[in-house]
Amino acid sequence: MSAAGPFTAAMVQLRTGLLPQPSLEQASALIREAVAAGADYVLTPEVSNMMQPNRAALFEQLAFQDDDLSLKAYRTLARDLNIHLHIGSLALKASPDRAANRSFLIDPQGAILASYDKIHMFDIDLENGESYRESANYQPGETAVISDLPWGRIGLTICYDVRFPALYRALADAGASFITVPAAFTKTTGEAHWHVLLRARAIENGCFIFAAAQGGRHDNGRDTFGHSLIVDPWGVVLAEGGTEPGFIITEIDPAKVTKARSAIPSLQHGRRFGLADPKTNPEHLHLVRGTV
Ligand SMILES: O=C(O)CNC(=O)[C@H](CS)NC(=O)CCC(=O)C(=O)O
Repeated sequence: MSAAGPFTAAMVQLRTGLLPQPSLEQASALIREAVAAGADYVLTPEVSNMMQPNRAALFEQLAFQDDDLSLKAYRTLARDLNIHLHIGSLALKASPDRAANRSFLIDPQGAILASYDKIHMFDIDLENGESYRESANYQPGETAVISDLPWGRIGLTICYDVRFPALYRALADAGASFITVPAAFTKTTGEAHWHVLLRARAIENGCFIFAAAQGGRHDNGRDTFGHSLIVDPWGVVLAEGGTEPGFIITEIDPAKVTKARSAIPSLQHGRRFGLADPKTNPEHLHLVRGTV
């Protein structure tokens, strides 16, 4: 897709609680504020609807995609505000005993342009005793997803995915100018790795990185890192949040993608080493085209 733009992107930062309804109210108010400030495209964090570690309580609240009230409300909101609204992810029911961590890109008519299920599950044990088993409740996705915005192609990822650079290279090779990383990074790993990982994905692929974050002490007792970021294709941080709920906003010039990739053609040079070309591995890249 040829470069177009510029446009204005906003990252909404949240401190999501245990229940969907208050989360929806908090997020909707911030989305409206971001649009009042000029946003054409708004991204919210991972699990914008609830952060509930207790399995029984989680499944009590989970809905299937077709019945989910948050998704319905966000589709209406996108239409009311006439924006591209990207809900970083919602916890949804995928089957009677499994959840999905699913991202939704919604167009200004309220239609779902693309959805993506988080591929990499955060099953880790930190030295300080923090331990996470995302795969205990969630089933991982199996396909990478891209879609087309009026301003260029976008690739969808979620949180822990950021540690798997091959996914980002596949999305960039498939033409993504923007890659989204909605997150609920832990405070511990965020302090150590967040900026470096996001800037590296932007630099090595010559693309914008949009990262809307959860931040602060949540009702579930967890501390998330915050620091929502917008990084340009040269690795420059254009906007950064703190730890409080709010939003960051900046103008995005898609021409910067071409400039960065002309200066340092690492996408072209990478092919010399036989990196997987997604066009020859269609099973790994599900191409979702928008209506624009
Ligand atoms: O479980 C929930 O309530 C919401 N989901 C999350 O918080 C997810 C899975 S536990 N968090 C991450 O992927 C953090 C990754 C991270 O922090 C890193 O890669 O260092």
